[in-house]
Amino acid sequence: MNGSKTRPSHLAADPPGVPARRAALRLLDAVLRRGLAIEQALDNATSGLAPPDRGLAHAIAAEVLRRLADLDALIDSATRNRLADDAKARFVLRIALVQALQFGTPPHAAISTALPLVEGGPRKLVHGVFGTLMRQNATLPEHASLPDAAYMRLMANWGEAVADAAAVAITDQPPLDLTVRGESPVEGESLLPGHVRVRTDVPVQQLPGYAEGQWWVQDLAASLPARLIGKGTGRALDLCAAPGGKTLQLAAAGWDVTAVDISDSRLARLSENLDRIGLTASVVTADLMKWEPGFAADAVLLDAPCSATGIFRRHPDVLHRVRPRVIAEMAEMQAALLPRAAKWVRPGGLLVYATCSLEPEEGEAQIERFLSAHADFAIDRVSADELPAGLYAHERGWLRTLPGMLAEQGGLDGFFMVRLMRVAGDSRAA
Ligand SMILES: C[S@@+](CC[C@H](N)C(=O)[O-])C[C@H]1O[C@@H](n2cnc3c(N)ncnc32)[C@H](O)[C@@H]1O
Repeated sequence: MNGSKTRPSHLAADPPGVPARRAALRLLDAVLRRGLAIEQALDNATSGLAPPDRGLAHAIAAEVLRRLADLDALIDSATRNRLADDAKARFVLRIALVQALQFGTPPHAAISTALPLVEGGPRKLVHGVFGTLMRQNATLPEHASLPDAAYMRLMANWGEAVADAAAVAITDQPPLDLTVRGESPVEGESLLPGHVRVRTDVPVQQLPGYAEGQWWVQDLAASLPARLIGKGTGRALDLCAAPGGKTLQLAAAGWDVTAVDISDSRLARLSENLDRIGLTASVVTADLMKWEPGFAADAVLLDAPCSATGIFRRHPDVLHRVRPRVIAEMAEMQAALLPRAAKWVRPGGLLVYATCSLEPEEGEAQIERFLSAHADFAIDRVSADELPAGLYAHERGWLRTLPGMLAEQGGLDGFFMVRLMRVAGDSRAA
């Protein structure tokens, strides 16, 4: 890249190391003050940065979000007058402290690359608080503390043990799960056929078999909904399909897949993934609230848009920005999408509904309401032999994965999934 041509003016005056921290500050501002997801803010916040600096900015912001409550407790312990939650000085201290305490960055480098971000603000105060904490050999607790609202919601829905397990789970980077076609070229622990769990810092593109398309990255829990559909040669609809982990599974299982999503950019990634793995599917950009398939499918997978609170280990921003209003909006969207997906299933066909959410409003409650209005659908129970050892279906026949499950093997994302069968009636597909 020609740096001088593309370098945005706001980076021009920054000494080396500062632009990545400035980008981290913008990411944190986007999540904590504007309620955006890190992924949504990433391109804007890191524009003009080389990939390593972009990666560093992302890593700093994500680690601050994992450790926010604990970093703030340290900052508060060293300030006479409490800094406002949204004070620039607090943001800058979080950025400097997380590097010194979590990344092993030498303290002088952590503070000298962060101080320019204070700009017209209280540089002396930031420098003083940081210095005090370093002299005290401040450390973060072994396990992260979750934001209060997230902890309370987990407690109310699933109990204290699950809420505490979530705090443990967010402390460390989760392992890398691969869904593998054939023999795995990567060594690791396999918790199900076609699954390998790897603990590595090597970028995924450099792991053996990536270029050859022998596997793709997919959390173990995220791989279960398509497994519930299993192998088949008929027509499958993958609804809300992008970036396509489940499309790949369905295509690899033999289905003639139509993958539909509203997002062009996410579908571009889906098509790249199909190409890399050497699989095919019909790819459709459409709003499922308007689109009609024109055929009755043998199997439909609806991986509905959701609050994504179940993937907090890799996306810690969800714990800070998902509020009851977001959950209610998502639940409303799911309640509109589910009956549409259902009418595209042929009699005797399967419908799998899944969300990567820990909120019962987006899982159990959706299905109870759907079943009370759709007598032609019944739950087809998930059986133990479809699941990794140690996971069990709920007595109602669906699967709920939660923090703390399979903890000794490295855990898994929080998901809700259910397999329904259309037992009677006509498909009203156009
Ligand atoms: C949970 S993600 C899907 C993940 C995907 N199934 C996978 O395994 O890679 C939800 C998807 O729903 C899509 N979406 C949201 N609203 C939609 C709508 N009205 N019509 C079609 N797709 C929609 C989003 O673009 C997003 O890609």
